[in-house]
Amino acid sequence: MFYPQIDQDDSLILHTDLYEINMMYTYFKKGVSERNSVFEVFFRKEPFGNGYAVNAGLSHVIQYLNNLHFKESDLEYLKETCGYDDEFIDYLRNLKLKLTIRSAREGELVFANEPIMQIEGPLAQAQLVETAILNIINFQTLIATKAARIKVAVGNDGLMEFGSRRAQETDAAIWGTRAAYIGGFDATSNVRAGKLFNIPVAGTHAHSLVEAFNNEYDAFKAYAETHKNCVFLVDTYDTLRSGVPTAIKVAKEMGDKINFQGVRIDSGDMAYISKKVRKQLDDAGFPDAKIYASNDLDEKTIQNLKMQGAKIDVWGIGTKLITAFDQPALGGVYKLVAIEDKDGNMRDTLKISSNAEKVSTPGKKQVWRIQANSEKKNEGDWVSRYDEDPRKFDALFMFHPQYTYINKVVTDYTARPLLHEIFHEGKLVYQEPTLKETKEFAANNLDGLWDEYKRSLNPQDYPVDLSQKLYDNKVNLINNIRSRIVKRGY
Ligand SMILES: Nc1ncnc2c1ncn2[C@@H]1O[C@H](COP(=O)(O)OP(=O)(O)OP(=O)(O)O)[C@@H](O)[C@H]1O
Ligand SMILES: O=P(O)(O)OC[C@H]1O[C@H](OP(=O)(O)OP(=O)(O)O)[C@H](O)[C@@H]1O
Ligand SMILES: O=C(O)c1cccnc1
Repeated sequence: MFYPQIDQDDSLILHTDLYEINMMYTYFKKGVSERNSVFEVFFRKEPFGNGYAVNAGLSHVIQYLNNLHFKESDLEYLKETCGYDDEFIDYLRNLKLKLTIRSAREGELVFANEPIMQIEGPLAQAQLVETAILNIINFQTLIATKAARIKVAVGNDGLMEFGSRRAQETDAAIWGTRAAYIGGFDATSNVRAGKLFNIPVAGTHAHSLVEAFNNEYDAFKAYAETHKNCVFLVDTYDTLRSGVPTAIKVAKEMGDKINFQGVRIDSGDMAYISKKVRKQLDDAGFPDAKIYASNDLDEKTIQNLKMQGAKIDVWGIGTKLITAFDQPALGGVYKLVAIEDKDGNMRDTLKISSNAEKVSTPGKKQVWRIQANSEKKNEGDWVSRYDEDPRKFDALFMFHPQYTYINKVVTDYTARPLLHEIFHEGKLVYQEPTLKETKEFAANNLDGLWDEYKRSLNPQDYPVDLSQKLYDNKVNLINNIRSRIVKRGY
């Protein structure tokens, strides 16, 4: 039996690509597995053509790292399948997390080409955790960003997450729901996500209820007699001729015995129908009853429906949110930026590419959010060497990392570091905020962005600039590597 084994295997330690363990083996055999290393996570382009991304996934990463140990069955499997020797298997058995992890908080707005997480510590350990960290951050940041785009489209309307039936399996449904909540959704239909994460749960009913009772009156009445809060799904047969009039009839009959919250429409021309439904509800004396809409909605359809004057108060979004329909993956990467050499000194590392934007930036870094004190809006992010602190300067020179002639001097600013220590040498030192606080944090962060970066279509590029020291170090390292290759050929 295969499934029960999956259920019992709650550790994600083998949730890694084989090549990570193969590299660990080489590091171990060559005596460099404990050398200090620094890896950083970043992505090269904001998803969906958006001007920013909403960072999410840290909570799951913490859970993963807190539970990181090889079980005997894992070791047996590695020994039998990959043929690792006893010495290495023993090393894995005794492996204790010693990594120091720094990360942007969940709900932080993050941008292309800046580190959003930094993993420092023994080379072999930092290598092992690459796959799971990328898996978690890439998915959750993607969904939180999609959710934020949808939130911008709906404004102050209600926003419900309906995606579980269409998500890429169960984990994606619940972690995706959590990310959607951070990005701006108000509630979820997934009861387990509600229980696990304390997200408000909400729901209406399906067409099957109407079909089961064979007519709308009996179905709505039965539902009303068994529930206080009622939203009736009115499009099973004929929304305007039968669904809404029947919902109104039942609401009137039940009076104060129920809280008639409104009706849901799930098909047809939502602009035309919602306007007619609004009139029917108002004329019947239910001006506060809300119109819920669902059916393959996303931010583009919502914007268009609003343009058409649709009278929709609450939006239920499933498939296109939870599957990140128009961009199924965020391309976050995990790159080595510094490594201890045999003399115990840290050496910055670099990956060169013929594409200028793909040349990594060497060295352990910090990211600073620079906000103008006058307007309380961000001037951009300033990526520095880890030991630089722009809070000590009176003026900050900010320049584009490729087109250095695009530059400015900023004075009277506040600089806030984005990377916070989460684990210190394997020990969790970060007190996680509540999910509600994280959601509020995300919403407040958006207030710091000029509208030019927030629009969903063709937003301006947000400045992610390098400090002079970081830039000079990068240029020097590129030149050194190039001249070494010319001289030595490798
Ligand atoms: N007025 C409108 N303007 C733009 N898009 C709309 C409008 N009304 C509905 N839509 C969207 O158009 C798509 C229509 O989907 P579809 O062709 O499946 O029609 P349907 O009415 O849902 O039919 P079915 O009864 O099979 O569910 C959905 O994504 C829906 O959200
Ligand atoms: O359209 P989405 O954004 O994915 O939102 C979720 C969908 O799931 C339900 O439809 P489904 O046909 O599965 O069931 P039902 O209509 O029978 O309730 C619901 O009515 C939504 O249309
Ligand atoms: O509660 C609802 O209306 C609902 C829940 C899941 C999917 N579609 C609709």
